Amino acid sequence: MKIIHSLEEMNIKEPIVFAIGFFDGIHKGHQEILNQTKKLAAKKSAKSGIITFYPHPLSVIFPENPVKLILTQTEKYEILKKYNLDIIIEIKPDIEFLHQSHEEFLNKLKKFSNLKGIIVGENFTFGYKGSGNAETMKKFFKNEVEVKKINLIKNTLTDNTVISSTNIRKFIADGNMREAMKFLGRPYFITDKIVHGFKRGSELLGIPTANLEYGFERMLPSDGVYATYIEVKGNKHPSITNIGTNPTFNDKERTIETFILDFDEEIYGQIVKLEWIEKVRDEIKFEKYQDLILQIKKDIEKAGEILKRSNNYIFKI
Ligand SMILES: Cc1cc2nc3c(=O)[nH]c(=O)nc-3n(C[C@H](O)[C@H](O)[C@H](O)COP(=O)(O)O)c2cc1C
Ligand SMILES: Nc1ncnc2c1ncn2[C@@H]1O[C@H](COP(=O)(O)OP(=O)(O)O)[C@@H](O)[C@H]1O
Repeated sequence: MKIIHSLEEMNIKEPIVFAIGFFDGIHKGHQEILNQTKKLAAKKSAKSGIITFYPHPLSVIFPENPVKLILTQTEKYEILKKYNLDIIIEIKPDIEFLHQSHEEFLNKLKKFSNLKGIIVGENFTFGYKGSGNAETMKKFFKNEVEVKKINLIKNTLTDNTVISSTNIRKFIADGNMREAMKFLGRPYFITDKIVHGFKRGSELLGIPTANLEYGFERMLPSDGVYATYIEVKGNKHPSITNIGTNPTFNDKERTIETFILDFDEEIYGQIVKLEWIEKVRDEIKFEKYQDLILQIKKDIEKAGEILKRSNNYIFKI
């Protein structure tokens, strides 16, 4: 899976089929687009690839209010690996790119004489003020390139809500991990490094908590306590995670801290994968840290039960 950063760098000479989109979350709708891309590529004996963007176009237009992402770039590419795409074109959109007309963008694509197919979602738009969409593409390419529009997939399991990155971000922000899981087709996860905290976990509370270092672009769940799984050095363990500002200790920073059940190892510097299964409760300010200890012990028991009950959904990235 080769990653390049402009259409001009593309040097694949064989026939090729592209999916185009931002694909934040690679949720069930995106998964359908990627599967259809592979299928169309096979039908046309073509290579397969995606044209995607980073940063998010809306973050370029509104830099003061950047889109918080479900997946970091690294996580997105880890998931994409399993689709065995031949090439990823990751365009860095600047204002000039975003202000081009949809015809200008299509003319650039037309330069690839080996382009055989394009797959986009029903809500995909491109060009200045989103004037281009799947229909514009179909008209532009006529019969030269097969343009396929994938209809939005709805969550038939519950209320037919459209599966979209925006809806998933809302679920995560509300701590509704079960709904996020249904839309993503896997638990919401983060992959980050274990860093040092204040050492209160082992020294004061007797409950060590591994702190995950996260980036500013990451979409975060609402503050509170969650039943989670953590993958450390390739092994998956039940765990319980608190995200918040530790009001009991008047901390300033928002931290993500995980107590790993039946585990006793030093893991500073490790890159871990944390899967969020279900919210247990909101974060509370305790008057005495001794009360926090008692509550955490109850939380650990509850998380253990939740994880035992839930299907142990193993998802390897
Ligand atoms: C299961 C669990 C629940 C927690 N709940 C709260 C809480 O409700 N309020 C709070 O102030 N801190 C809570 N914490 C965070 C602790 O305050 C934090 O883990 C402790 O201060 C250790 O920090 P350190 O790793 O920086 O040493 C919780 C931690 C865990 C593991
Ligand atoms: N069961 C466990 N859960 C979480 N971390 C553990 C566990 N056992 C050992 N550790 C280690 O202890 C560290 C957390 O201890 P803690 O006193 O809270 O320190 P810090 O404040 O630096 O996070 C983790 O980063 C990890 O290296």
